[in-house]
Amino acid sequence: MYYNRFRVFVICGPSGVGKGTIISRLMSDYPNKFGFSVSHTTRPPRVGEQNGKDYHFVSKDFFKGMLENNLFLEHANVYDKMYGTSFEAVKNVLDDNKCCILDLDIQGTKSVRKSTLDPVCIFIKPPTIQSLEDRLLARHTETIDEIRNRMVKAEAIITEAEVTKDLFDQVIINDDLDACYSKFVEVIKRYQPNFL
Ligand SMILES: Nc1ncnc2c1ncn2[C@@H]1O[C@H](COP(=O)(O)OP(=O)(O)OP(=O)(O)O)[C@@H](O)[C@H]1O
Repeated sequence: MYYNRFRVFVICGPSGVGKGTIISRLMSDYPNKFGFSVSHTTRPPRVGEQNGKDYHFVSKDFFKGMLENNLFLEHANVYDKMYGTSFEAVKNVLDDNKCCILDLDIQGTKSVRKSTLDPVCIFIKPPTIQSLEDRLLARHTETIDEIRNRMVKAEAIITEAEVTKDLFDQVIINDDLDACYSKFVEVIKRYQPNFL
């Protein structure tokens, strides 16, 4: 749909695995190279999150209106809250001559894989399920019940990623953050040569 020489990179993985941390670091190391497609969500902002920068925080009715008008490239209902990537959000990044980073769940990754965007899909895996729980507990952004719910989903996501291997161009284990980040940058260099 949008043809230019900049690629779309999808980062997928269970909640708490470090996707946001990796993206923030990438944006900070290469400020003018990447654009983070700003998703719409009906979940409330976390402390420090900015509307229009981290997410477009919208009401359920507004989100439904966008759905009815087919404005989403992909959308999902996660923990009872709606999330979606609009076509416009991706187009804005590519039109700005930047690679586009999308932080998506498995369903979203499948939708984008089926699209004409020809994405590079990267799965971030925790070294162990326990480490994932420890990270979420240390982040202090969810209740214990929410964390339990995320742990159940995490196991399902990791299994699904293993059985749908072709969905991902690369799987990276986030054990040591620096090592994981370096591998992530290497993958970008491989798929977008002479870029970084
Ligand atoms: N390799 C690592 N070792 C230890 N802690 C880590 C590592 N990578 C990230 N973290 C920490 O784990 C927590 C979760 O990371 P982050 O918020 O980036 O996860 P996420 O995948 O974006 O989660 P969500 O999908 O829920 O937004 C953060 O507090 C982060 O600092």
